Amino acid sequence: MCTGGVGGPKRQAWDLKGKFSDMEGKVRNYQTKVKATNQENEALKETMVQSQSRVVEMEKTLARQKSQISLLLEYQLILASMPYSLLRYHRTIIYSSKQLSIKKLLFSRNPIKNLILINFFSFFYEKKTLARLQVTVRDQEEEVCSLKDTVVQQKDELHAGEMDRRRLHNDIQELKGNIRVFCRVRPLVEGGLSKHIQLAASDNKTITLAKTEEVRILGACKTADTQKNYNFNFDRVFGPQSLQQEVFEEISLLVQSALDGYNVCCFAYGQTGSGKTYTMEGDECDESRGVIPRAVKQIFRAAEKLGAKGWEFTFTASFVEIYNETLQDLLYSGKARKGLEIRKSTNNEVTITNLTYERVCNEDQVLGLIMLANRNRSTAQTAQNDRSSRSHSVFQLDIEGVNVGRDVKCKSTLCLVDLAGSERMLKSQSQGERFKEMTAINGSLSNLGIVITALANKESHVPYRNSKLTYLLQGCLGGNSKTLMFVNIAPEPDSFGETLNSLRFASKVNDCVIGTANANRK
Ligand SMILES: Nc1ncnc2c1ncn2[C@@H]1O[C@H](COP(=O)(O)OP(=O)(O)OP(=O)(O)O)[C@@H](O)[C@H]1O
Repeated sequence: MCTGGVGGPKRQAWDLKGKFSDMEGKVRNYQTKVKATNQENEALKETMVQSQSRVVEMEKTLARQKSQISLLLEYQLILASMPYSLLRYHRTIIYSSKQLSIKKLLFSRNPIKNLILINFFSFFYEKKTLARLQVTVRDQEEEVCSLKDTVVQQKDELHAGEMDRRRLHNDIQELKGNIRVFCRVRPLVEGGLSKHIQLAASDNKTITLAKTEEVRILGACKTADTQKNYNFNFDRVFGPQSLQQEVFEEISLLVQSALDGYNVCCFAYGQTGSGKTYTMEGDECDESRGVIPRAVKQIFRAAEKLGAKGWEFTFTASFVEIYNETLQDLLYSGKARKGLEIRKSTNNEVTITNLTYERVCNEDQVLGLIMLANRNRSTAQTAQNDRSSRSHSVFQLDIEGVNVGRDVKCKSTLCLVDLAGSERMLKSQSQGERFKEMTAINGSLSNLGIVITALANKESHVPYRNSKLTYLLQGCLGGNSKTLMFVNIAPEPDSFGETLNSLRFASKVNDCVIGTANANRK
């Protein structure tokens, strides 16, 4: 029998039923195949979806890894660029965190024991820090000690230098002489130069007074002019053009001696109107200030500088007027003070009872006192016409210095005196009060000359007590002091006689050599 199925015998043309059945078989076959293919297809689709999601995931992982790698690379770069110390610091942090974890672990196991352990660690650490600090402190203490030694050494050197300076300064002063005389010629009121006063152009130590006299020529009825010269030499002669500053420069070294423990006395001698007050006090205007304000300024400035070398000074000022052999306190503004007496203590210190002794700390205070003294002096002057010309004014600054560190003390007095006019009045012209004044002035001024001469001749008795002036100046004249005299001269021709007298007096003083001064130092 013939079948039309697959692989079966070929059907007969008429066998339609067989053929149909074969066809149905074939369709079923195909359907089964399609079904299997579809199933396979579905499985493949699922596999593809799974693969795709795996691809996505893998891509994500890759991206993550890529970013991690780039992060690592960056980190590596940073690490490489980090300085070594930072790296060490980093390691320390790691080490510390490790230590911390160990401590935490220990602590979690036995809190009390480990608390002790932690304390021990911090104690150990602090002990180490302390030891380090102690070493630093010791080093610094050693450094401070050596610096202190240097300071002490430098202070010693400074003190030795200061003592050397004082000694040399004194040597210079001694070479110049303990009594020096400066001559100062006042300018003419109308200006120009006086013919009878000649100053040597070559040096500034000589002054010549020239007198022209008419003499009758013997045997003839003629007269002729002859010139008589009087020559004088002094330590320094200041002409009419000399400035206050120039004059002070010459005596500033002497003023310095007062701070070094030497008594210093500076007085101006000359006839009325010759420039004594101008030289000693000067005018208000700065460049016209005289010796007293300049000396005061110098003293306070120098004292301040010596302060850096361990010296401390105390200053006491007084201002006295001697008129008709009576003392007046110029720092007292009330009615004339009574009971002013000169006293000499056992240690040869001269003081005045009832006198105002004013403690002063600076230049301005002293200048204030000088102004007060001038006011008080002019009040007295109005009462007695032109009294200031006929009285001596004595400004004294007592100086006491102490250098505690060196156990050295010094004591001295700076004495600045504007003397009364030295002119001699004709006895016939002076009567009553004037005669009394004249006698007092002449007496005290001539006694000043006598005292200086007695000191120069080293006489056993020096008549200090013969006048109030010399009694008061006793401490500042003589062996233990340095003295400077200004002889002021008026240039007018009619003052010739007085000028000659003044120069003769000054010349006598200039010839005196007073013994070596010793500093009042303990
Ligand atoms: N070197 C000088 N340069 C300029 N003027 C001067 C100089 N010396 C003195 N005089 C002036 O001369 C005048 C008299 O001087 P001063 O009063 O100082 O004299 P004196 O000697 O002190 O007089 P007295 O004895 O009356 O006090 C004053 O007007 C003063 O200013």
